[in-house]
This record gives sequence, structure tokens and C-alpha cells, in this order.
Amino acid sequence: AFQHRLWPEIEKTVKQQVAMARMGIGDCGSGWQLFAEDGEMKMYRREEEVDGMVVDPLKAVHVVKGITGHEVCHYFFSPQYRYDWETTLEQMTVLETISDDTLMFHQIHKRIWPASQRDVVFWSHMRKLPNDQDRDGPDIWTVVNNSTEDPDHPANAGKCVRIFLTVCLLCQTRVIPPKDGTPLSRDNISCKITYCSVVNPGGWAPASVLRAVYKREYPKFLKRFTAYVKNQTKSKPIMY
Ligand SMILES: O=S(=O)(CCO)c1ccc(-c2ccc(C3CCCC3)c([C@@H]3C[C@@H]3c3ccccn3)c2)cc1
Repeated sequence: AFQHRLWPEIEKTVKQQVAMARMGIGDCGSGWQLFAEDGEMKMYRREEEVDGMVVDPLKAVHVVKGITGHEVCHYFFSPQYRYDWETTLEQMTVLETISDDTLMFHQIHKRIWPASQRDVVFWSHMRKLPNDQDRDGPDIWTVVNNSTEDPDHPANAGKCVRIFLTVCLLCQTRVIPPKDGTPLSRDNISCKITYCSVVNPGGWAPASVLRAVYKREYPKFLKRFTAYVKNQTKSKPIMY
């Protein structure tokens, strides 16, 4: 197939991000601190600063009943649903369709007072991965979003401060077949979701403000997004 200029970077980043997402939280010595918990959802962060800016890596793990990893990645990747679940989104543009599983986006996010408004340009790639731990287990699905440059959208040219991010959504479907051999239903499936993100806010913003934004927005985002996928899929055939 035709090699897009970004392909080597996409390959490398996906492998790297998937490997990191699969690593557990490790013991508390690993610097991950639990900062939000809601039922099956657990959110961890590491406090890190680059050039005095908060870039706290985030790792969330969640188990959601009744949906598959393919369905979670489909609704996360596909642009047509994004305004339904991404509450901080003010504008989203698909800049390039690199392939049917790889897009380039420009997004302007709502201003979060007192920080100035932010925008981001990133490529987004969705992929099914072989389940190398359990050969005949269900596949693993992932979406990786990674900031990139676009000559038509230079950073900090307009009113927005350009942010930089790397995001990995890794989903593992679990199937527990019913004892009595009846056909599988959504009651027999669940999805283990690992969401990793590192957001560099671009321009300086007070650490206390950013950490408050992260603490509020990330749990809200993951709960809202997973509830959205459950609602969208509940009366549709299971997409494995
Ligand atoms: O997973 S994605 O690729 C989904 C596609 O949309 C993605 C996730 C998060 C962001 C994002 C962009 C800007 C900001 C801030 C930084 C300073 C002021 C605005 C934030 C802060 C962390 C808070 C936040 C967290 C989660 C959701 C929305 N807001 C997050 C962008 C994309």
C-alpha cells in the first residue's frame, strides 16, 4: 500500500504506546497516584513538569459491561460521534483522511478559565492487535492520537495556544459464554479499557489550575464517553 509520510512515526508510536498501556500501574513506588475512583473506574496520575509546565501523565483503567473493545474504539475514533461525548470540544476539523483507519484532526477546545483557549493538531489511528497472551481470546483494539504539525495550521498563529498530546485507548474484550449454550448476548461481554494520556498545555498555565482541570475533566470524560458507547450500542448487534 502507498506509504504515507507519517506511516513510520505512526507504526513506532502505536507500538510504544500499546506497550506502555499494557504495563500495569505497578506498586506505588512507580510514582502513580490514584486520584479518582468511581466503581470500576480508577484514575492515576504522575506529577511531572516540563519547563515549569504541568504535563502530568494520566492512566485510567475501567471495566464496562455490555460493550466490546471494537465498539469502544469505533466511537472514540470516528469523527461523526465526537461532539456527542467530547464536552470540551468547540470545533473539530478532519484535515486529512490518511487511510480508513487513520485521520488527521484539528480541534479547538473550549476555553477553561483562567487558561487561554487551546487547540491541537493530531493524527489518530485505530488498529486491531493480536491477543498474544491468549491466542484464542478476543482481539485487542486500540486508538492512538498523537500531535503532529500541519503547514496549513501553524502553532500559535491565531488566538489559541497549541497543546501537544499523546493518547492511547487500549481495549480488551472479555466474553463469558452462558452455561446453557444459549447465544451470546451483551450480558456475557465486557470491555477492559486502559486510557493513557499526556497533555502538554503548550503555553504556561498555573499548575494548580491545570491540576484542578485534569482532576475535574478526566473522570467526567471517561464516564460520559463509556456511557455514550453503552447507550449507542445497547440495541445494536454486537460488533466484535
Ligand atoms: O483523548 S482525546 O484525543 C479525544 C479527542 O478529543 C483528547 C483528550 C483531551 C484533550 C484536552 C485538550 C485540552 C485540555 C486543556 C489543557 C489546558 C486547557 C484545556 C485538556 C484538559 C485535560 C482537560 C480535559 C481532559 C479530558 C477531556 C477534556 N479536557 C484535554 C484533547 C484531546
